[in-house]
Amino acid sequence: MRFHTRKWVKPEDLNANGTLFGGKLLAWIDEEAALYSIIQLENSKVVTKYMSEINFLSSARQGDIVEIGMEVEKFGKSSLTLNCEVRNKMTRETIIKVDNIIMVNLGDDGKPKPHGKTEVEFVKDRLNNDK
Ligand SMILES: CCCCCCCCCCCCCCCC(=O)SCCNC(=O)CCNC(=O)[C@H](O)C(C)(C)COP(=O)(O)OP(=O)(O)OC[C@H]1O[C@@H](n2cnc3c(N)ncnc32)[C@H](O)[C@@H]1OP(=O)(O)O
Repeated sequence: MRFHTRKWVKPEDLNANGTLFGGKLLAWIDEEAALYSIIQLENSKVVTKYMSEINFLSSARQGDIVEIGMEVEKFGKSSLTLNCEVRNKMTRETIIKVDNIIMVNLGDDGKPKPHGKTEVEFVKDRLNNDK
C-alpha cells in the first residue's frame, strides 16, 4: 500500500473528546479515494458508491500527523475497488482500515461508464509511453 497523503491534525479537526473527529477522517478518506481514482482512471467524473464497514482502531490528537494509504483491490468494468488504511505517524498505530471502497467511473450523462483499465498505472510510465 502506498501512503501518498499526510494530514496534520488541527484544532478544527477535533471532537469534544479532544481527539480526531471521525467524520473529518472519513471526509479525508473519501477525498483521497476520489483523487486516487481520478488519476488512475484518467477521468474527473468519479463518485463514491459504497464503503464497507468502518472500524476505528485508535485515534489521533492535535498536532499528530496522520498518513492515508490506498491500494487497488480490483478493477471492475466501471468500478474500482480500493482498500484504505490510515496510520498515526506519531504513535505508529493504525487509526482505521476500510476494505472495499467502491468508486464508479461516470460518463457525461452521469451513468456508469467502462473505464477500460485493468492495472495500476504510474504517472512516470505514462509520461515515458508518451515519448
Ligand atoms: C485531473 C483533474 C481533476 C480535476 C477534478 C478534481 C476534482 C476533485 C474533487 C474531489 C471529488 C470528490 C468526490 C468525492 C466523492 C463523492 O463524494 S461522490 C458523492 C457521493 N456519491 C454519489 O452521489 C453517488 C450516487 N450514486 C449514483 O449516482 C449511482 O448509484 C451510480 C454511482 C451512478 C451507480 O449507479 P448504479 O445504477 O448502481 O450502477 P450499476 O451499473 O448497478 O453499478 C456500477 C458499478 O458499481 C458496482 N456496484 C454498485 N453497487 C455496488 C455495491 N453496493 N457494492 C459493490 N459494487 C457495487 C457494480 O458492480 C458496477 O461495477 P462494474 O461491474 O461496472 O465494475
